[in-house]
Amino acid sequence: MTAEISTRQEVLLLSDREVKDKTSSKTIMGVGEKKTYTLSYFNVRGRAEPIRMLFALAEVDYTDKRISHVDWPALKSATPFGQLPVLEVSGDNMKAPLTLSQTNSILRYLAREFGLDGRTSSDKVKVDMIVETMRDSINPITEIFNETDENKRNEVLFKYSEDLLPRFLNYLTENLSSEWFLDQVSLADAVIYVAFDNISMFLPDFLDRKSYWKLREWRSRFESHPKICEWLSIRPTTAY
Ligand SMILES: N[C@@H](CCC(=O)N[C@@H](CS)C(=O)NCC(=O)O)C(=O)O
Repeated sequence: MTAEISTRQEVLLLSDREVKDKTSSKTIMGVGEKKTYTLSYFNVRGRAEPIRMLFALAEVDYTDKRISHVDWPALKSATPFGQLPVLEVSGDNMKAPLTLSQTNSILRYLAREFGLDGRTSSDKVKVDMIVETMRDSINPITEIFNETDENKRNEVLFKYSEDLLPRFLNYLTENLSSEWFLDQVSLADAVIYVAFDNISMFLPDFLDRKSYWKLREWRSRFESHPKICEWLSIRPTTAY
């Protein structure tokens, strides 16, 4: 399928579509093309959950493939970096199917495809900041999760709750727009929601602090978003 587009800016925004002639006729391939998405991850929320939330927000169908730990060793070498999540994308008009690895790359790709990455350049970089801060905040959580020595575990948890976490939550409190993180729902909201889920797992009362009332309101609003509300009601119940 082809389509005529009018400005250079639009060409740049139309991600992943084959541009035939960027300078003159600006005919692009693949507009309106139906893509097929398969997301592979373990049967937990983990790193895949913000990706699943993007599909929910965009109301785009995908296969939510859940790999068992028993099957994983046989599948590992077929993935780009021996890790999950992996997103496979194919479509009639794509030159070749894509096999994508790295959570944040997948998140950014889908957010761009679905128009959930912010409207302006300033909004896009704010979304990026949230995505990167989330990565930093997941690392200590993973460490806490895997640490068997209780003293070491408490040490990491204490440092996390006294330093990185308050900074992150204060930044959010100061930067939330009236309804969402930006003036429209975006990848940032999905990522923040999953971060709060993780925080609540280890520090169940942390967000109850008086100064975080704005964040609690935001969380309830996000949970009430019709597409998120539906996803939360149908998603498989898993340990984390
Ligand atoms: N930087 C990667 C890390 C991915 C990662 O650590 N995946 C874990 C699951 S959360 C995994 O695949 N573990 C199994 C293995 O390494 O064999 C990303 O963000 O996607």
